[in-house]
Amino acid sequence: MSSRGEQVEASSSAQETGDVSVWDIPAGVRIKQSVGRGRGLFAESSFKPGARILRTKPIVAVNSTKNLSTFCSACHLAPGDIAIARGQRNSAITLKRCQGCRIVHYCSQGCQTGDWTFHREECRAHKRLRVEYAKFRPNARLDEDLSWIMDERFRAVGRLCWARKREMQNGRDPDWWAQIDAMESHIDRMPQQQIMELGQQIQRFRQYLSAAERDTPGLADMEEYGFGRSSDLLKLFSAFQINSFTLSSPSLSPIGVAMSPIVALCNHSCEPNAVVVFPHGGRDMDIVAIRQIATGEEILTSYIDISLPLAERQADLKERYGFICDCELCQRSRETSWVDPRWCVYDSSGGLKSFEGECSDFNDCSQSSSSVDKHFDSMIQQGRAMLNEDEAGTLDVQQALVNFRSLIPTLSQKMPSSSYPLQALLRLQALLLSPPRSTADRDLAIASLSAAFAGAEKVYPAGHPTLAVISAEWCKLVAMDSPEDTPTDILKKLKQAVIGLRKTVKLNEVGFGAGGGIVGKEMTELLKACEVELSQLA
Ligand SMILES: C[S@@+](CC[C@H](N)C(=O)[O-])C[C@H]1O[C@@H](n2cnc3c(N)ncnc32)[C@H](O)[C@@H]1O
Repeated sequence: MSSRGEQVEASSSAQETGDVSVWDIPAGVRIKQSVGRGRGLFAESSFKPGARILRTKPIVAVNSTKNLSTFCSACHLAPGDIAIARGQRNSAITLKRCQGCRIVHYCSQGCQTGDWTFHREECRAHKRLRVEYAKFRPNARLDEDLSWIMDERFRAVGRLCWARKREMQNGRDPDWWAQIDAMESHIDRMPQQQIMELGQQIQRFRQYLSAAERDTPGLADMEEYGFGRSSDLLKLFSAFQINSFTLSSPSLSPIGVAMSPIVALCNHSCEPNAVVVFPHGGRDMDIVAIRQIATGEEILTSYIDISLPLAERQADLKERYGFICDCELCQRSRETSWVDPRWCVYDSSGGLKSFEGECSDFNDCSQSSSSVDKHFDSMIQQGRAMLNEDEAGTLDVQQALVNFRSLIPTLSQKMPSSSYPLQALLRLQALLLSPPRSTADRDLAIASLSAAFAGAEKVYPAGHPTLAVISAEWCKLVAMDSPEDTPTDILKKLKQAVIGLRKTVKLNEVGFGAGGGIVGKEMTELLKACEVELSQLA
């Protein structure tokens, strides 16, 4: 949480960029005004694909509620990844629960001790709120019912507020707070309705803060936390919404939220030249170049999933970040002559045409044209609903696997695997089938991932880490033996696995930077094991 407070000489662009002296700017990048986008991060030297542009520690990172018991709250890794990172693949690592709040979990004494500075008040607050909740719900199973816990956004801001208050007891705001203060906020243009909703949530948040101090939580006095006006807290939450990142596992699963003011200076493009990743867990976040970046070029990352079609990308960006993207991909996608692989179907001659059947406005899908194939439309809607349920953690896995058996073949007949939502559904099917319980399940998962990878190659830039992750998932399944495999099958699959793994190791080196992170380490080890096995069989 501390800032090294490196003072950067104020340049002539200081007026445009704000007070640049607050930023802890690493070598290789500089802050400059970006036309139409506010401040941005620019390359001071050139970067090759796979080069790490910067590594920093998030100023705060927390797991989402559903990941509090499955990922360590300090290193933000799951047991399987911890075992790979420690080189103990076959040892069973268990997470231990904090005995105070009985909510957060840690993988080691070191992680627990290291996190205590940030968890101390949070621990007390949870302990007291648990007691309060139990008074109203005496029958609640409090270790399973986590509905009384603040969501990750509030827990993250809570950690920041407590840390600020602690340091302010020394008489002044901590240095790192100046970076938070300098982050862009959209409070001035937030609709009244949203301000009112946020205001209500903030009341609950103040009770949460005060629970760290009092047995009967009231409303925390925000002046004690350095907030002079009530709008200051609204501004902080608006800034957090715009500037925070999805905390992801080394294989890109979303697991929580993280914030780094310097990384947040990157502006967005749907055709990014760099990515933000956590290749070794949530302690460090890296910006990695995924294509050649020239000196002076702006470093652009993507805030959203770039495999989504134009309408959905624009809706996500508008809702959360308040801007309309005008990047080259969005411009191309608006041209009627261009067929976007994300949103197309087969034409009668087997070629591709833009998909115009379903409504193009994702927020109002009652607008479907009358001439469309209603059955196909409903399949697309069903697929989208399943993706949303998966994201919300409400998907019925068994039912989904049954539905996929008709849904995926129907969609595949009409659209290529690059098209939305087929690509995402293919990946989800493979994920739900893993680890496979039968040879048939394994083979279906392999086929789904092959199709998903072919589609992903058309919608992600060549060095994107998503390609590395899909490829890694495929390799793990191909390298897996089944009792039904004949010796010929085993040999054939091993050869396929070795070819796939060599490619995957390279993809990881670009998408996650040198070494490829934990996924890269796992793939390198698997490659060695498969090569040895192959040499013994050959
Ligand atoms: C995480 S901040 C990026 C840094 C920001 N430009 C600043 O000055 O602090 C995100 C905000 O930057 C602006 N922004 C980022 N990418 C943009 C783009 N491609 N077009 C327009 N505005 C963009 C939007 O206001 C967005 O909410």
